[in-house]
Amino acid sequence: MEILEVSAPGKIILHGEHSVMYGKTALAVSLGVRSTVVLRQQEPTGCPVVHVIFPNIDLDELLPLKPIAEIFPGEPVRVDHEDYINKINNLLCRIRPNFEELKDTQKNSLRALLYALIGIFGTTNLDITDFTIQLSTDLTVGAGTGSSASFATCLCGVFVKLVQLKTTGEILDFSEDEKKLVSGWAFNCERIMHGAPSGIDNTTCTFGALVSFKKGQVPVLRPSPELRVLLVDSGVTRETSRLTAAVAELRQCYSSAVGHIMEAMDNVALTAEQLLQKLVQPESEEEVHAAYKHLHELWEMNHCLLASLGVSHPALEAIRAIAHEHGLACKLTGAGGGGNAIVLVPPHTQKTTVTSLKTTLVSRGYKVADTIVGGPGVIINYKTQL
Ligand SMILES: Nc1ncnc2c1ncn2[C@@H]1O[C@H](COP(=O)(O)OP(=O)(O)OP(=O)(O)O)[C@@H](O)[C@H]1O
Ligand SMILES: C[C@@](O)(CCO)CC(=O)[O-]
Repeated sequence: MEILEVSAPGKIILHGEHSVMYGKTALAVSLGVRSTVVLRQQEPTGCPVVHVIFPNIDLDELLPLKPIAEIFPGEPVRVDHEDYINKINNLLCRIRPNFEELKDTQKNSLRALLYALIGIFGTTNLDITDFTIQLSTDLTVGAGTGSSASFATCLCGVFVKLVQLKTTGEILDFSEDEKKLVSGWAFNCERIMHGAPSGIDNTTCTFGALVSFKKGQVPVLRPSPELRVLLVDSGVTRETSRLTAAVAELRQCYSSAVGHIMEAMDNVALTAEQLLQKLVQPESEEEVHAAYKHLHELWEMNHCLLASLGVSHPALEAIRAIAHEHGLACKLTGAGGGGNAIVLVPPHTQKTTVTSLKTTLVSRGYKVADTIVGGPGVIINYKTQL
């Protein structure tokens, strides 16, 4: 019996959330906080099942594999997303009693699982046997740190490796081509969770480090400087799809004003990209100080531009006020409306300042993670044969 374990990071968007949906540049980095999927092949039975364990969303399900395998294409095919989703929905309604009564979160995660399984494994002509799939994450679900993309990247990654194992008998590290495949399928899964994502989240969770991203273009993968960021969870849950819809509506009403705001965001992202590249191999201490001073200003500017689109939240503003009392820059990250804020901690910041900031935030009920961003994307943690 084989066990495969694959992990993928969450992400934070440094600049360009929302404007990226309209063709502007966005910058994202991978987080040190990751999701992990464990796939255990079980002894084959006459009536094979997949045991789905997604504890973060309270889901523990046994699904029969035969009806799922019946809609496997059996060969590589071009996917018609809507048609595919309809097939998966019909299938889930047939094989999972009261499927429609599950929470949206749970329904979407099951849809994404089948999408990845059918699209990646089901396009080979390999036999499917009993297995358990368990996904856990240290990310807060629905908080702007890419839990959905990290989840989807793990699922797609583990199915790509299952195919490799079954066809070659061995498991190698993810190649660049495999990562492209994983990111492409994870994007499709993201479409289930978000509707019309830009693609920045799945790209960052798959490739890691610093990603400069423009919709419809090949992402530019850059080394990331060692940025220290406090990730502050406002505790306010929200759904990315609702926030992107609200911004789209605002843009329809005020196309010129919103267009200018998006243009300004593009400029902020491009300027920050140059500064971050300088920080990868700085020439002097002065250069580091100057770059952080500018980054501080750009974070503030970017937050206020996002707030003007209506995607801030009183809790995010309260977190920002506390960060400002400590002289540090703070912006929302991801779709906003709650979720996480990010505080930039330059290397010259006094230890006592950071300690005081963290203590104050925690005393007001916010969760704080002190992180260094820019780690690896999707990786195999291990593979064993029992
Ligand atoms: N560990 C997990 N197990 C199962 N499903 C998950 C898990 N993490 C995320 N999901 C799925 O992703 C959805 C969360 O997506 P949402 O976009 O609202 O949050 P996010 O990805 O954290 O935010 P953002 O896209 O702004 O970074 C959940 O509703 C669920 O369907
Ligand atoms: C709000 C948004 O720009 C970022 C979500 O992490 C949506 C997207 O890019 O898909």
